[in-house]
Amino acid sequence: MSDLWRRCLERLEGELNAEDLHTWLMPLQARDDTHGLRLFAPNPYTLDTVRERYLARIETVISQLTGHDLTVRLEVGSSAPRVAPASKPAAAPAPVRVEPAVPEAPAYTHNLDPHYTFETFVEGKSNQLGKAAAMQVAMNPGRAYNPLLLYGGTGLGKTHLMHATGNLMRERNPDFKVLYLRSEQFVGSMIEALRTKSMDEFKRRFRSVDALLIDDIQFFAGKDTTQEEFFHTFNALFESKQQIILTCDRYPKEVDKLEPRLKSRLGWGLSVAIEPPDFETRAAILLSKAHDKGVAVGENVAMLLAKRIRSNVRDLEGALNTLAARANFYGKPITIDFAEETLRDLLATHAQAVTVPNIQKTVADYYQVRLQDLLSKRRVRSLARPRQIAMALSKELTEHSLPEIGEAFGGRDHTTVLHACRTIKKLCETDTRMRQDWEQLIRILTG
Ligand SMILES: Nc1ncnc2c1ncn2[C@@H]1O[C@H](COP(=O)(O)OP(=O)(O)OP(=O)(O)O)[C@@H](O)[C@H]1O
Repeated sequence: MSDLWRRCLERLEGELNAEDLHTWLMPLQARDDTHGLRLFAPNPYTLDTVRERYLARIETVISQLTGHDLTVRLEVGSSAPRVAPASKPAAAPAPVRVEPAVPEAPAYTHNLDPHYTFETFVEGKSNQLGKAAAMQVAMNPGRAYNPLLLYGGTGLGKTHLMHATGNLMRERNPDFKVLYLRSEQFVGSMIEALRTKSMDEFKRRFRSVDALLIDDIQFFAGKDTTQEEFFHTFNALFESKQQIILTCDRYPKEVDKLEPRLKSRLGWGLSVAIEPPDFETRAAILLSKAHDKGVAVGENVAMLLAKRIRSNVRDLEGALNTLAARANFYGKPITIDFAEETLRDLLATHAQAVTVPNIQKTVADYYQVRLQDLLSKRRVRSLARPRQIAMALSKELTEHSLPEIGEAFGGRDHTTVLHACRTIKKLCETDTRMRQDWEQLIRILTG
């Protein structure tokens, strides 16, 4: 059965990058079992990650390889059968440690995706600053802005920009050593280094690069050892003018359980928000993606999708992929009717996508106040008015009741929400500025 795991790894080697494979799957030990395959993770953290990210795929590959639906059981421990305490270690059967079917990851891999370049990145108002800053950094690494931190919601192009920066740095100077990692990989490598007592090697590896790119650092929250180590890596890189580029799903000061000294370091360079793209940019991204993938999509279809799918670019791209696959399968062109028919369920989900949290975030961004302040009990006017608008929008655009809305705004009474709705309605009738804000917010929220 260990042979089965080896074959599974070989298959996955073609799908995953070397770093992921090395960090998460190679440390697993495998053992045959009457019901299927048992995989042993070296620690609970690896177990959780494998379960969350790879288990479903492993199960599919195993059933493809065997032709049966075998169970894959994941647990923490070692594949070596338990040995009675009295027996001599030498008498114990050797652990069935599966030898890696793939070569060890080379000492240096940049992990950059060559498709994510500035050329394939569509610029719009929402990402203009981020793109300009990233290009500056690529042209002048370690000196323009250090660190460069790109933050914003999911699927808005932060990773794309980060790779584009790394790719341009390498294009300008092929000897320039760039290392891209997701935060989980940094944590995984560190745990592995602690386990194998190779922290020196770990430190050397991260400090020997010219540019270190770490994605989604909100993942460091609450992981004290990781933050400590990252803090030292950061200082070492910063002092020798090596470039650091980071992304985060929100402004790092708002990430709970991120150490204050780390937050302060992150503020040393430039932090740029990547906002959700507006309608025109969404349509342009879609046409550009379709062009790159060789999918024939007309402007009318691009506009339909861009209008209806406002959440993020990843969802937009997912819709395009679905359309392309179906059109290919049925041998049909992608017309408006075909798109509406094929994506009916998806488009319906997005039509209902205006939620109270969505409204709260949009209003906070619009008035440039912090989300937590908007939801707080503070009564200063600069917060009270945006809060009332967010409440009134929640009533206008969602099906929630007044008490439910009150609850979502830090447990307020339904009469407070009612008062907010009446106040805003009246203001919209008398105050042009307020009416413009209201209409603009509705446009942003409903596309
Ligand atoms: N302006 C853009 N031009 C072209 N493609 C874009 C743009 N913005 C996003 N994309 C595409 O959308 C997809 C998701 O983007 P990306 O992975 O960079 O998001 P992200 O902000 O890093 O999200 P997460 O925080 O979830 O990792 C990618 O395929 C990316 O190429």
